[in-house]
Amino acid sequence: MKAMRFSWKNICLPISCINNTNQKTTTNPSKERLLMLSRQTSVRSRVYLSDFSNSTISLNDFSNSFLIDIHIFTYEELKTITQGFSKYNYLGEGGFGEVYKGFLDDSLKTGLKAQPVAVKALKREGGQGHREWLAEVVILGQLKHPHLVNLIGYCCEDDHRLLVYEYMERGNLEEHLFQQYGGALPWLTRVKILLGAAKGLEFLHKEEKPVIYRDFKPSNILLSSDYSSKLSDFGLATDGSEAQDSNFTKSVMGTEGYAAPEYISAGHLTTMSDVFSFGVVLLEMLTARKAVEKYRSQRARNLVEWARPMLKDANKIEKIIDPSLEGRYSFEGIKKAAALAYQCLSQNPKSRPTMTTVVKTLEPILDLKDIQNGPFVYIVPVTGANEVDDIKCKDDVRVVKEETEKEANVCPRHRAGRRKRRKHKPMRSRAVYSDTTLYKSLGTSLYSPAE
Ligand SMILES: Nc1ncnc2c1ncn2[C@@H]1O[C@H](COP(=O)(O)OP(=O)(O)OP(=O)(O)O)[C@@H](O)[C@H]1O
Repeated sequence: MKAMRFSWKNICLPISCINNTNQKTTTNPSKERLLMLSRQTSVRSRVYLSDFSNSTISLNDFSNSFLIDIHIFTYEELKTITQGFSKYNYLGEGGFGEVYKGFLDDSLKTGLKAQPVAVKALKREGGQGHREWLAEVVILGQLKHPHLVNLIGYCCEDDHRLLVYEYMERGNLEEHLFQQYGGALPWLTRVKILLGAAKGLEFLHKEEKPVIYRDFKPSNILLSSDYSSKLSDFGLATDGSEAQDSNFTKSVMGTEGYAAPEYISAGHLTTMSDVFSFGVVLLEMLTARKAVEKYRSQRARNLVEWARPMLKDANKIEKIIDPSLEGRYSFEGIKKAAALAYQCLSQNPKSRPTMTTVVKTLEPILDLKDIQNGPFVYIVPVTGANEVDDIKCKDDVRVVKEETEKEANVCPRHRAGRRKRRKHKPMRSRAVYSDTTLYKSLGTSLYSPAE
């Protein structure tokens, strides 16, 4: 089915997006609707995406009454903090749009905490883009957790749609796992990252109406300086309120190689779809191979098909483990992780563990330290007072530490890596396609013109 496209003008824009939104506007908020919604939300815990599609609430009312600590920025303000979206601040590009580093402080707005931020600018096109932007604001604006990236604010002005997040010093997991510019990630660091991401998913799934993340993959797992992980990119997430919408249920979206088989073949989306995707990332962490590697033989192209049969055989596991780990791991821990991956990747969603079980299984693996330990060199980014300078010459000053906390010199390999990160990345398609029943259709009537 061919994707339908809408222009910005066609889609239902909240009143506050049409006006300049430097201030939260107080003009014409629909008091009745707001009252009705707050009555409803006193019995339920949050506002859902569907409240926007059936016009129960406007973004303006929502941000005045329901958002937790979210700032509304003008386009000019975000231009200023990113130095005019300068190439020196460029962090990368994904399906949503380009991302730039910026720096906030109270010279921009009183009360703003001084901190580096990542500013994501939506490419100006269509209803699906707006749906993704709105999903981020609605979900991350209301749900706060140590393992979800913190949404600091947004801009919704004329055609501009931007999001402002806390800045994550080490970028995303994909760069660390597959580009390995800081050396191979040690096994226990991988477990720590997986555990954090698992806790993020567990939190989403435990909501009264579970949030299904729908796009779990390494590029959506961001890392802080101490390798604590946070989920980002909630554009495809659904808060459970859209389940009855036919346009939503017939859309199959995500990234090739990570989506669960029942979702691909029948559009059947549950929290267990996220568990399957988690299994794929766990397998990637074990093997340092990507979910899909098109250059490989037919048999080995799809990681799950190739590796899953070997996960239960102790003799075969070591053959598929990332060779760059050079045996520096607890085999006991590896076996447990492999068995967990096997379960998560079950064809039958009912046979997969919940994310709570995943967390409980991973936690003790962190204690299995019987590793032949070599020094792991990692880089502590310089933050704080010199942050603005750091934006301009962020690759020039780095402090290197060993895991033993010994200080050492700047790591040239890492510097090269940071440069690499700034390079313009090719666009990656977000839609999943297959030869059979898989297709992408845009969320249409949800965001169709207001009557
Ligand atoms: N909060 C953040 N802090 C630091 N870097 C970030 C942040 N958010 C995104 N980035 C970086 O910006 C780049 C683009 O990220 P984005 O999330 O838009 O796309 P992606 O996840 O790489 O791809 P896709 O859209 O296909 O999932 C990546 O290099 C990512 O690491």
